[in-house]
Amino acid sequence: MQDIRIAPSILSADFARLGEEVRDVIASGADWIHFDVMDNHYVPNLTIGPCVLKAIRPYTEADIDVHLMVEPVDSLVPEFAKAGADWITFHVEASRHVDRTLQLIRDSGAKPGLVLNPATPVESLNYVLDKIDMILLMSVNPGFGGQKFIPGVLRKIREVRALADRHFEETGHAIRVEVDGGVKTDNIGEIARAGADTFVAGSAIFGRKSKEGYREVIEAMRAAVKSVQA
Ligand SMILES: O=C(CO)[C@H](O)[C@H](O)COP(=O)(O)O
Ligand SMILES: [Fe+2]
Repeated sequence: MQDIRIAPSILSADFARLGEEVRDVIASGADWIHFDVMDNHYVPNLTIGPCVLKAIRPYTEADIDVHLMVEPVDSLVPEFAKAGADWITFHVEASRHVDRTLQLIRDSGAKPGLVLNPATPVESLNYVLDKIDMILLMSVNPGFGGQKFIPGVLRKIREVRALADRHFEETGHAIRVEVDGGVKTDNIGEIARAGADTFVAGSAIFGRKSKEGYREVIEAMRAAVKSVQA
């Protein structure tokens, strides 16, 4: 298992002060920034694009984890890589040629990840594990922040952790297991126990509306994860 990462989703940040929000949440102890891109086609919501990524990039050296909820995917990959994405993940259902899209992300200079919706089978990962650095398991249906964690996803996290561990033993290639949707201080422990090492949280962190609040939530989340890993 790799070191844990806490990645606040800026979907719930104050968009009028996005650069400061990015700086504040990292200064409050977060590891990464999670950047949700929605196109009103693959998901019924519309958010932010590469020009916003480019604008916030100077505010932090932390990794920016771009979660693409768009269809088609490929034309946007080089745009986001150029704007400063460290990680680019996309949904299996949104690309006609998953292997090609993964390679395109790698060739663009970002780390590739594949996203599975709550009802997407784990078998979708067959034959591409060697091409991905992260598996993102959605624990809500994509499209909106502030939804409730779907408990059935815990079983899937356990399955994917076993898969990633087996892959590591066989090849030495480590793959992160990220969980996104409804992650809070009171459920992050069981999500970690199931095998996640990377945690996205939007409303739980930015809902606190102050640097002190962000720090309290991030510290409580880290402590809850450490307590189950100890
Ligand atoms: O990808 C997403 C929604 O599609 C968001 O990253 C996710 O919902 C985070 O928000 P919250 O922690 O409030 O659930
Ligand atoms: Fe997300």
